[in-house]
Amino acid sequence: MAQGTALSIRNLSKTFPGQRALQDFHIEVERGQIHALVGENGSGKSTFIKSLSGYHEPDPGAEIVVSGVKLAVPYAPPVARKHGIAFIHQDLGLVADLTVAENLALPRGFHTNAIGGINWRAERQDARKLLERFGHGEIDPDERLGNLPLATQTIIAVARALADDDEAHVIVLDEPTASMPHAEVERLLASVRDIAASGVGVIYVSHRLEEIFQLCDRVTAIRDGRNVGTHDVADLDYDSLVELIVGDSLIPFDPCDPGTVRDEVVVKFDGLSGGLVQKASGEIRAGEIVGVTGLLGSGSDDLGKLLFGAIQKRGGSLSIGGDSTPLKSPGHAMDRGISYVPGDRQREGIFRPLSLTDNAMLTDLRRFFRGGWRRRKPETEYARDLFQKLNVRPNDPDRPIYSLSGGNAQKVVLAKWLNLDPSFVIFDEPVQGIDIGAKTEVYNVIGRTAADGAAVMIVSTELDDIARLCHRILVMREGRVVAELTGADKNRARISELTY
Ligand SMILES: Nc1ncnc2c1ncn2[C@@H]1O[C@H](COP(=O)(O)OP(=O)(O)OP(=O)(O)O)[C@@H](O)[C@H]1O
Repeated sequence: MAQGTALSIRNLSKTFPGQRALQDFHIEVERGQIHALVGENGSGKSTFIKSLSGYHEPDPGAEIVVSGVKLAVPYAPPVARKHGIAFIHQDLGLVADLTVAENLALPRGFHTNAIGGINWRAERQDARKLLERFGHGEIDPDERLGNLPLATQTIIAVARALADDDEAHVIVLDEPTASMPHAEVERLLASVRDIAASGVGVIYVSHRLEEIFQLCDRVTAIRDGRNVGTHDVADLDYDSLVELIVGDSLIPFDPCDPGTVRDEVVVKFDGLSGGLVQKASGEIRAGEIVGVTGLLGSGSDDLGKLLFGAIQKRGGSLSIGGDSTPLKSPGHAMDRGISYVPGDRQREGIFRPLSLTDNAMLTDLRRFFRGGWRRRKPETEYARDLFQKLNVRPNDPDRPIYSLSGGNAQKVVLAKWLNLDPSFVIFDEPVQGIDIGAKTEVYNVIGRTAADGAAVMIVSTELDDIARLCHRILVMREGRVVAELTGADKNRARISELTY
């Protein structure tokens, strides 16, 4: 394996109008090393990645050296690629409707035959060779990409990014497991280990701290755009890593309060089927938080969507607030006081050009309409207050949402749905991509939503968290609710055992 320093960065700063997102940031990554980059939402991780890729022009004075070669900064993205720096973003940049081989061929162009048509045999062969090189000869080049699990898609994106580089030096993975089901994560981590073992330096960005301990050799924490410490992972434990990230010891979120559960049953479903859900039964009371969990394909995601009218029911009964009229659509569900906070917020949740206030108030424009006018000032103040409660940073209601970090944009989406004072709220993976500090805030907001009298359902694979946060947990397998856990049974080991 090649030895030495793969990447060395010094004095990297980046100033946006009115905001210094990176300040004298420095990091050094050895070949073969997996180096975690951790930090709260808005700490500067994406800005670092975009500056390294050539997408952002850093402030003058930055020094970037790749395997001993000093790059002339600023540079354009193709220069980073040419020097063997590859990036895997959360949006993998693959096309779901094309086959694996087609996706692999896209960036370099297709092989053509004598009459100018595409030489599919050569494409397939190339794809097979490349996948074998990455230890994944089992992936069928003719398979449609969209049919494959996310971990496999990520592996394909990695293979593609490193394909032409006999001399790949560095690969940056930006939260590759953020929307990946737990069961798939292990496969991806194994692949990342193989890539590092081949001599590439890996920068691994993740909010999932358990992955840092499982996978990484070294870790750098970023806070307010600065490197606040680089350590061997072996020298840290969970608490010291959290302290490094947030700069303080963290106050854990409040566990569920049995006192908030009232007698009134808000949601009742019996023998309910639709999507992957088969004959599920259960109920949720006012003030109660019910967790729903299961592996990918267990039906847990679909149960949330069924109760919001986003999937139509095939059979069984569902009553919400005593009303069993079928839910025709999500709009119909909203009219009946149901909110659904989606898991995939980047795609389903935000309107990029609009301001934070517009994004948050979109579901409730009527609140500040008087006499045909939208009353901006009280609306902005109201929104600011809402963002304050969720610690949205920066709390600047007029700013366009695209200028916020991913995690902070997610908090705005949460604000939007909670603002409706719903009687029943469904949260789909509410802390996905959210940092450890914000997680506490989000969970406490969920706790308060229940304490105010709403029935709450959380679809989540964060087992320790839901064990603490929920009054009850429904475990799903093959479309059915196979167990309902309360009290001492409500723990990670028991839940895990039941999901398989
Ligand atoms: N295009 C931009 N214009 C203005 N400010 C920006 C822009 N992009 C990022 N910022 C600001 O720079 C800071 C760092 O943001 P960045 O996206 O790098 O954070 P992050 O660590 O990647 O967060 P997350 O984990 O939430 O994705 C934030 O305060 C953000 O609002």
